[in-house]
Amino acid sequence: MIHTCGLTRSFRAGGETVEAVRGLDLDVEAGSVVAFLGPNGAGKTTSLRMLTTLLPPTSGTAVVAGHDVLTDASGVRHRIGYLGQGSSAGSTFRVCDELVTQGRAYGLSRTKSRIRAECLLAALELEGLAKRTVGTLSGGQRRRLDIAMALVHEPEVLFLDEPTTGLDPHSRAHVWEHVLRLHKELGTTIVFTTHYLEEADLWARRVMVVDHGRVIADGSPEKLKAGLAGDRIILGTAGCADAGRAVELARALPTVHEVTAEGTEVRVRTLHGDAQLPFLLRILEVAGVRALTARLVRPTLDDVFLGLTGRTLRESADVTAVTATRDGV
Ligand SMILES: Nc1ncnc2c1ncn2[C@@H]1O[C@H](COP(=O)(O)OP(=O)(O)OP(=O)(O)O)[C@@H](O)[C@H]1O
Repeated sequence: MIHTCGLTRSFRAGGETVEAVRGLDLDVEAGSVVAFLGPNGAGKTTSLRMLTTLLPPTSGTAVVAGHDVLTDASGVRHRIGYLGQGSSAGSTFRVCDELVTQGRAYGLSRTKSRIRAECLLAALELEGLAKRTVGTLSGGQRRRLDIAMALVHEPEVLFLDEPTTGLDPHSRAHVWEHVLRLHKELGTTIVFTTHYLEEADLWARRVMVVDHGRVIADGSPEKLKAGLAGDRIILGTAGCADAGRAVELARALPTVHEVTAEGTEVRVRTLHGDAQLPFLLRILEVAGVRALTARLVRPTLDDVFLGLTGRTLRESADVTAVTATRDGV
């Protein structure tokens, strides 16, 4: 559905060249949900703007939904929906009129535009707001209207640039619930950017971690976390001698990547932590090492970013983590 090769984009700013995207090679299958995750200035928006034909690449090629972004921008635009960081709806217009106008702009007949508008208002739970002006909507309602506008022409690919930034956790969960239901029902390919680790972790099947214009890791959240971070077992031992002995025993286990100790606390980084924890405790017991507490800590995508860059995404992005969960609480 999306294929890019060596895509780059640089800008001239303040007498200097900023290399915003430094060689994006991408293959996205139809029906995927892909997240670009990275700190401020990593190149996420610039990548999306090139894929949506809003910005010409400096070099490289990109084909989206079978059409080249440079030689057939119109072909691409007819097949994609784009939700930018700002709202595209005019605040003084009525919600239903904005949707119909958007449909008309995409070449739909008046009747088809009205049908699509009604259908999307229902799908995104905006029916009760159809006659309100856009300016009177809440942030979450407005974002859902933006998504409806991006979907009016039934695009094959939906690009969402930070779809939930600035929304409260409840509205975020609500927006995602709708986007993913539409994805499930229509098979729409979704590419989104986010600062929110939890959104990438929960909703994307593939995460591309971006830093300084390059993709530095690419895979499912599970694979990235298992491969690049691993689980952590944190043991509280009865004394420093016990901790020292626990370090030796843990290091001998085949799935363990790293073991460190600080005072009486021992930290073990390992694959399959849930299986390793009882096994490790048995070994310690047999060896007479006294472990008083044991905790299993699952890795986050922030651990992946930290492992790759030495920085945390939370520090880099300076944003509050989203607390949305799969069931929207
Ligand atoms: N029009 C422009 N002129 C000059 N520099 C730009 C322009 N657009 C983007 N940049 C620079 O390119 C780099 C990548 O910006 P981009 O907006 O793609 O990052 P991002 O990952 O989307 O960041 P954010 O998460 O803050 O939206 C940044 O250093 C930015 O300052």
